Amino acid sequence: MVEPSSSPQDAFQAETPAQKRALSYSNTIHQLFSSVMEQKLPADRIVGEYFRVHKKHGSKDRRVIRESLFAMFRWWGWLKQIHTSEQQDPSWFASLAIVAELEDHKWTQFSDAWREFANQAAEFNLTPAEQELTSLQSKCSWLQNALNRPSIAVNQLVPDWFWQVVDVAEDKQLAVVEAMCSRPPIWARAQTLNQQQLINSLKKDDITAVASEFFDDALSLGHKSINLNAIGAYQRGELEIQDLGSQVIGQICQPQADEQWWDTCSGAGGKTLQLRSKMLKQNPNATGSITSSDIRRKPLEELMKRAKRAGFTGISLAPWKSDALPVKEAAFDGVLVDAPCSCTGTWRRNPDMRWLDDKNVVLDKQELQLDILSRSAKAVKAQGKLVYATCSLSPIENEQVVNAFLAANPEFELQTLRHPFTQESVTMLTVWPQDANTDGMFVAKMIKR
Ligand SMILES: C[S@@+](CC[C@H](N)C(=O)[O-])C[C@H]1O[C@@H](n2cnc3c(N)ncnc32)[C@H](O)[C@@H]1O
Repeated sequence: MVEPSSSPQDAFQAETPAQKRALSYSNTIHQLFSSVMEQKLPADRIVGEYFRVHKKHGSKDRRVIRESLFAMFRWWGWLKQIHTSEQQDPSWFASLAIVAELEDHKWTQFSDAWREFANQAAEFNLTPAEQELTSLQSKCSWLQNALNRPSIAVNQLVPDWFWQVVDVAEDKQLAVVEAMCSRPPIWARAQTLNQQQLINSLKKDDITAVASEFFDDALSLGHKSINLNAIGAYQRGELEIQDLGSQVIGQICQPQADEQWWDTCSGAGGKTLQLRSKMLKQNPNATGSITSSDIRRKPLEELMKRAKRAGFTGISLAPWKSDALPVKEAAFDGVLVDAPCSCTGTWRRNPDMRWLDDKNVVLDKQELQLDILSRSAKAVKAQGKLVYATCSLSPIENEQVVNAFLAANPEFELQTLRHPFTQESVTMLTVWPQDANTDGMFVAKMIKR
């Protein structure tokens, strides 16, 4: 447990041990929240560093701190209307009590204490919800009443500029926000085993995995955080963590066992490994291969470690060192461009990013995306495939980039795709988080005539 700072102790009379701990947690959460907002660094990173230094926190402390902090960001669009100071004042305690209610946190002795501290100020008179708040609408109504603020509305939970850069009909906005305000499960991909073998293997480590209804190599590991390094299946490369939305990309690529693929923005290789796994599952002696590139060297090293863990050969590196193509022209059956983007599709897992970024995060990458796609396209053979993907939900980074590319490169033609979750026929496929409880993604597949 962290030491409480003197300021909240002085201001609020903590009498019981639970109240004292609640103050101490509040202090830590406030410190972390302020660091994220001031330094504009991802909450995951700030929390990770904090726990590395402050080893005295037990697993329960970590859970209360981490989940309350992330919940603060998830509901910040509402909370920022009441907590306008930078102090641990009653409105901060009210915010802590509110998120515990909205997310049905089970540490009621602490949330009760936060509510009592908040209610020391005349403006608050918070009471627990009378029934469980299951839908986003019920959460919104409860808060409107609890704070006596009828102006609180669902679409405030994402920044205003979000609606300017995504194209969501008004009647679908609720579903988008509802998904954004809940956590998706941890999705894994069966890499060297089949789905059932992996489920059995995980059972030995007391992990209950559930097969995805959509892909025969995908499974959900639920919502509890997992120490991957302690799991045998992970150590042996039998599984990789990969969001189900992200897995759509490899499904759309559909690499054949004898094909040559180039993953132009491979990062640490989430998609490279998926593509290679698909080839090897078709044929353990697959003659095809994957070349992986990135402008950053470190992730490529990580990719090779992951490939080694899985026992995969047939993957080689070709780092981008300049604008020149790091591979041969017209040499690949398939080229995947998983382009750098705003990552708005991953806001469910990183709720802080919606308050740290601004509209420019979506606007300022279009030129780079088109440039990478255009340069990468030179490596596609005749009749070869070119797949463009992002984890953005904005047409500015998605459809507009693909359309600009097609206008300048008429030898490429869009393919019709079946949306794996909704079964719609589309040429530009957006995975919305609410479709199948995933992150958001975009993918389009072109063929070179
Ligand atoms: C969306 S991430 C890739 C994620 C990765 N494909 C995966 O599945 O794990 C985009 C990657 O593009 C890389 N990148 C950024 N600018 C680039 C450029 N100009 N050329 C090539 N790669 C670039 C980034 O370093 C980052 O690793």
